[in-house]
Amino acid sequence: MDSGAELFDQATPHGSQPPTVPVFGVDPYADDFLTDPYADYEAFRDAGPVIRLSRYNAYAVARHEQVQAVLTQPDIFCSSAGIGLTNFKKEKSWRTPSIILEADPPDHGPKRRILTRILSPAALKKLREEFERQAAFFVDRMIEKGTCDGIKDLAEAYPLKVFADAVGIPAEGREHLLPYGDLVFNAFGPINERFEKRMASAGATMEWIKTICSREALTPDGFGSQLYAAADAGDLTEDEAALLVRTMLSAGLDTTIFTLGNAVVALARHPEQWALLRDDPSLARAALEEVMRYESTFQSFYRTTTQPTELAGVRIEAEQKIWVGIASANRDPRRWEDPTRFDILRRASGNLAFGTGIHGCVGQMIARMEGEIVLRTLAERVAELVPAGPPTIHFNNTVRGFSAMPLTVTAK
Ligand SMILES: O=C(O)c1ccc(-n2ccnc2)cc1
Repeated sequence: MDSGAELFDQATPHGSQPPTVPVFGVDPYADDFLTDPYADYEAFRDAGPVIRLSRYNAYAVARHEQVQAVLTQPDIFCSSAGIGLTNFKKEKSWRTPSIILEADPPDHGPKRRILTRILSPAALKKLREEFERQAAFFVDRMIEKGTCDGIKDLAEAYPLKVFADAVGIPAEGREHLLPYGDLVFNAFGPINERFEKRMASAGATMEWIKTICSREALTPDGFGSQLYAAADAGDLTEDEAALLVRTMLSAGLDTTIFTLGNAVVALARHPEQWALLRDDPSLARAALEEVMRYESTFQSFYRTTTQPTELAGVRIEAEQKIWVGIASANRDPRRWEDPTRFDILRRASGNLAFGTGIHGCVGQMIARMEGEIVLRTLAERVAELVPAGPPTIHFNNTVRGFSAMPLTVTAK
């Protein structure tokens, strides 16, 4: 297939044979690209280990091997210049930069350790029973309705209840959380019209977020209060505690919501896979892992080179933005057998849906717990999960998922 790639000669001072970097003029943020990005990702991978996206003046890695290489060399491919296209060293960020996601060593480590402690296996064990009770509530309600929406009635509703409760957010005002998450994830791409449109109507949302991250707004026993306890212990300043509450609200909702939605859509569209899970609910964890490989919610983001470097024989100058294709890597045939097949029996662990290296998702255990509980509860209580219409894609620069999935659900 004509990949549309011309070749981008790199001037090499010593006259050695310059490896040519294939150039793509495609817009990976256009609606038609996002509707089905996988053929384009394949063209990116097949063109070479490093390519160039000329529309955004960025290099790009789309193969599993190079994505892994970039994410595991934070000293060369850094995060403190922002993980979107905005280079924080040259332009102001739309919000105060994250002190964990948009930070590099040595600042990054101590903050990460505080979140790791708060999100520990012991802490999650205490939440499991409530998370299971809520999953049963939402699934039973879907069964009562018979015809329902897998996104509104489950994928969105569940994390907005259990995770917002776990952080200690009051019940009122939670309608701001999805619009805020949409801004956050759009900003991990270009500051384009999609971002600007959402930003134009986000005044009240920005105000609510600022208020809700303050000490007095949070319930006494949630993750948020534990962050302020870390401030009282001198491990964080008051402002850093507020920023880490913001981190939890930025990171912990859209991601799990879209992943649950992708799971419901994939299972409804692959009835033989649904039947395997329904007949053996203990497959829930493996099924979730395969959903994250097959339809990675977090599709792509950026790193910025801190120095001239070479990647797979391609020289890259300093201060260059590198597009990191997580979802593409998770369908790379160089790493996965028959990658376009949704197969919940495959070994999907080792996929890059949660990233890898020092910035690997610090919330991946609670995300997996939410996903496994919801899929197991569906498998235990639902006999048939049948599409009652097409899903509606939600367009965002970074996360890919659905805003609606009409379903007919019958009880086991
Ligand atoms: O610190 C923040 O604001 C922040 C941190 C992490 C994420 N994230 C993205 C995907 N998984 C997590 C988003 C926002």
